[in-house]
Amino acid sequence: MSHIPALEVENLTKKIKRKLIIKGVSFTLYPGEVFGFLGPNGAGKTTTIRMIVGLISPTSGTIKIGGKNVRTEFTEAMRHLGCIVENPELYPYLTGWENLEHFAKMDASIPKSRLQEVVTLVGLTNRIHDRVSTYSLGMRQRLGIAQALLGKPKVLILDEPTNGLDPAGIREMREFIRKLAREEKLSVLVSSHLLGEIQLMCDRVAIISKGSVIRTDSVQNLLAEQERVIWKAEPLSLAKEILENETEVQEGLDGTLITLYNEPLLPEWNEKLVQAGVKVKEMRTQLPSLEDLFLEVTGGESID
Ligand SMILES: Nc1ncnc2c1ncn2[C@@H]1O[C@H](COP(=O)(O)OP(=O)(O)OP(=O)(O)O)[C@@H](O)[C@H]1O
Repeated sequence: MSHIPALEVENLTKKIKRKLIIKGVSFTLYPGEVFGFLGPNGAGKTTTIRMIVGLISPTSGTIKIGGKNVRTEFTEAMRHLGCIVENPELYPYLTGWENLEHFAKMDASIPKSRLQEVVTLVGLTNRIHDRVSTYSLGMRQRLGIAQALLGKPKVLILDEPTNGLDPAGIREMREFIRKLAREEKLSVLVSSHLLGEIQLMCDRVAIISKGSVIRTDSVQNLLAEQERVIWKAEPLSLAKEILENETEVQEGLDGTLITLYNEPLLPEWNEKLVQAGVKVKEMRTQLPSLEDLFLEVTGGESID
């Protein structure tokens, strides 16, 4: 992975009607990575994205796209950006191809050959000469992405890209986004309030809550940090008593005990149990769901 950032957001704030909605958000996207912007409804994802794409201006802070400052080098910055913020604007009575031709006409720097390239990229070759009114929602989304890719951007921004898609459509979109990042070296910023989706699609994630980014890390690191150990032991109450002297213990619903994963101390805990006459029948590690993790890092704010 190259380390020249494709998108840099630094200390971004936004005040709306004297209220601070975005409170100093920073994050960086590198080429070829899918970056998740995760937070519950109202956390500030859309407002942040609207500033990045230049629809509203920040109160303070800096945004650079492909190294170009959105405030001072707007046109150059936008040249590196493709985005679909709300639904893609498409003409239903034109074919997919005619839609692309229409948008390509608005930008003289797009060569005719690029149309076929983006159609292939989004996998719409077989249906591109059909009217958009006959397309499924997933196909419309992909045509929208094809349009966003016409100018060969470095960064693609997708606000809740799987909204409204059925499970098969969601899976297809997820794989498609990963493929774009890999094959085109495109950085993709995906906003979502769906944890499972971010987990499966993104390399890294920023967790946003009440206008602030509270954590940024790889999905893997975030999960590993909260790894738990599940204990099956008899008698359970004695095992609980002994473990509680060492660490925080929760009782599982199925007669198990749950502690956080603490590798260097695990054999010691196990030995203490055995010495006290507890039979340790099973000891296994488990990754938390991203949902548990979210509750943990936000200190209890849930996500739908
Ligand atoms: N124009 C506005 N006037 C007043 N408040 C606003 C305005 N725009 C956004 N907000 C408030 O800012 C907060 C963040 O909204 P935003 O839409 O960015 O959140 P979000 O994370 O994208 O959630 P959603 O997924 O629901 O869009 C919300 O509390 C919202 O009510």
